[in-house]
Amino acid sequence: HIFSSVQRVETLYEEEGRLTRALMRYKDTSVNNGTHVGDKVIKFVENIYTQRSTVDDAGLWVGHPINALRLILRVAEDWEKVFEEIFCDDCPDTYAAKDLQISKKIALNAVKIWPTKDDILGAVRGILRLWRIYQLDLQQLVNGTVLQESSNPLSWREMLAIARGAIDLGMHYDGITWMTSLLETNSKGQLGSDSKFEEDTLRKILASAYYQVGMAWKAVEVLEKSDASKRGSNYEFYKTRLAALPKGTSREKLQPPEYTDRYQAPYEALCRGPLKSAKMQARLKCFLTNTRIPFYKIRAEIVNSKPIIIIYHNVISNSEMEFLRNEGEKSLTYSKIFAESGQHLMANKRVSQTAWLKDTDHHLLLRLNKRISTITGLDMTFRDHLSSVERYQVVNYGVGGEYGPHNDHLGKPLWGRGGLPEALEINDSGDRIATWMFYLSSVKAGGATVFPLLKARVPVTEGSAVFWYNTLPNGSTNKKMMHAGCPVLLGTKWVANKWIRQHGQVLRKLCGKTEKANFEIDNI
Ligand SMILES: O=C(O)CCC(=O)C(=O)O
Ligand SMILES: [Fe+2]
Repeated sequence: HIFSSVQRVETLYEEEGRLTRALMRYKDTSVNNGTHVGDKVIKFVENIYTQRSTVDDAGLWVGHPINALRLILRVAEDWEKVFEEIFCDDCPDTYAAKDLQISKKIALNAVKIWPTKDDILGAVRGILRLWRIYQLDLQQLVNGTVLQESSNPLSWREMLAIARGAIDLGMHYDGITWMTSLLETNSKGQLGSDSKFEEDTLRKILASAYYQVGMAWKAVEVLEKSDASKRGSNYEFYKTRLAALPKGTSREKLQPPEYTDRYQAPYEALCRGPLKSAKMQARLKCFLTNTRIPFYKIRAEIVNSKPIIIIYHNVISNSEMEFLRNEGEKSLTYSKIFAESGQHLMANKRVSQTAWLKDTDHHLLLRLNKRISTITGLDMTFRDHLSSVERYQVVNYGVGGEYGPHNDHLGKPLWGRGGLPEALEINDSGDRIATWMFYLSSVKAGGATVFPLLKARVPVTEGSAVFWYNTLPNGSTNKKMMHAGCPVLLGTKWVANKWIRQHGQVLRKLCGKTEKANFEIDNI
């Protein structure tokens, strides 16, 4: 799915450019030849052409979540209609039509899977997530503004896609709020004149959503704003249900959904900003750390002292990052997570695409391993069996993409097989003793890596890496290391994970002296 990687959305944007140029040629030659072209097609292509010509950086443009949704909607719905009209059975098989047909094939090849309704819903879910977690102002969003970054205001259709999408996704609170806002904006006449007549339809959708959350009185109230003849067949039904409610039933206001996961609220708060007290913050420090190479020092920043979480700055060059992004892009697929059942699953909790790069396939990766080893003191040898490390996992986040709270450890016994299907080389490598994660891009807003149980927060900084231990020195898992990747608000977030396994660290990291011992960073 395209929505799960902003990089894929950017590809879609570029391919839409190809289609736009082909459709322009089609329009021009058809007009010249006197072949019929529908007014809608002419209006559509001219409109897209003007809209696209105001964009000078495609990456920045798709990094704005409203633009991403706009593009996905346009391709999944509008372009489909254009194709249906031009490639109909008895349409003339002109050269220009064939040219467009070929452009479509090339575009499809580049984006792999054409966006569908699921992509629209995925982008809608992303925008609603951003709206909730970053407490964005609804009116600003409707105006196309996210923080300081503006885009064109939402069209009537785009707002409807969000409101209706929310209801389809079972997010009634969101759906009702957006639909109400849509009706208000509409009645103020802000969304263009051709939309007015649909109001009765909107009210029916809104009423149904209210009814579904048990607010029959609101359903009735909403429909009563329509003319009696346009209230639809459900109106009477809602009225009978309302009459059947026991007297004195309290008519509460619509409530936002409650969190089912107890870590969700602290996670979201930490995504919005730092939570450590000034006193705790003052104990953290920034310094130059030694490495295993004399005189090679790295700028390090402690974000949590016990257990240790540390940021290393400028540990990967631009060309190395570019290599990881490009090489990763070639094989990005929808991210999975390990489920309790021991299977890999796709999940709303992790909206991104990932690619695995094998260290021994590229010298550059081995060079990075050396660097990480030099800094952490851990063994980073990649082997075909009993490897000390996993392959590099390159990740690109989607529209409003996040990775909800989780732990990286696998709960595997030391040097033994767990129940999970894994790559051959790490089958017997034990648990993920530590995580090293490179930030391969900057984002304009959002996307921090946060540790809700420690109130630690790592902002996305291109060229930096974050490092922590997932286990205690005695080998047991450290649940406090629960962490998450916050939703990306503006921009494209790329990271590369390097999971370091227990095997291979025997001589480097001895067991703790006490049960309670924490790992410490060497050389501090
Ligand atoms: O992207 C992030 O900030 C965190 C990613 C992460 O925790 C993971 O991929 O395991
Ligand atoms: Fe993680």
